Amino acid sequence: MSEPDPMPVLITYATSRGSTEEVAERIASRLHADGFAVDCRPVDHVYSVDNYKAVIIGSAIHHARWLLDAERFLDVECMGLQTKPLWSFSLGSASAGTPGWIRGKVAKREQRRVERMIISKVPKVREHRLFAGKDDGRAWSSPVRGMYRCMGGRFGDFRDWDAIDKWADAIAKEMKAEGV
Ligand SMILES: Cc1cc2nc3c(=O)[nH]c(=O)nc-3n(C[C@H](O)[C@H](O)[C@H](O)COP(=O)(O)O)c2cc1C
Repeated sequence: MSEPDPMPVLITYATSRGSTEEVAERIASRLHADGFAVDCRPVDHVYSVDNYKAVIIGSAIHHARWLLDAERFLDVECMGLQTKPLWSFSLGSASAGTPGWIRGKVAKREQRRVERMIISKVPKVREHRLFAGKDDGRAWSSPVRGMYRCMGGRFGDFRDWDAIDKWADAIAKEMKAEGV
């Protein structure tokens, strides 16, 4: 008789333009290569966290907040999430694309705000990591783009895949050490 599948790790995400999904998939493939069963899907395709042994959730940041679907997921699943190892991440371009003279301040404020929101819903979350995202500027009108550039702002793909891989590897190491 074959062994039952081990409980997978859930990697779930909210995205509007796909870059957070690509990061979630990268984390999932990294964990899979490390021997974990994984399930990677958008937050609105997760029916319950009960069948997962650990959860990693990520969201794009829009207007200094997580996307609504991701916040709603934390609200709905907060009881289940309290009983599992939970890591969280955000993708935002402020930390890389915002004009240099305000970049650090804006990114720090945004990170604190998102962390406060997550902790208020799931106090036992282990970590929140802010990664630089991807913003090609297409969501903004041409005058807004021009003004942003004049102020020193940049558009582009700022994702640091090395940092993302390292974070996934650290989570895998932590889970192995704890026998998750
Ligand atoms: C309408 C809009 C608002 C945004 N607001 C922010 C923001 O407040 N802070 C930030 O760091 N990035 C912001 N961004 C950048 C995105 O969060 C970032 O590019 C992210 O990688 C997008 O993820 P997605 O491709 O999964 O939707 C915004 C992007 C858009 C299109």
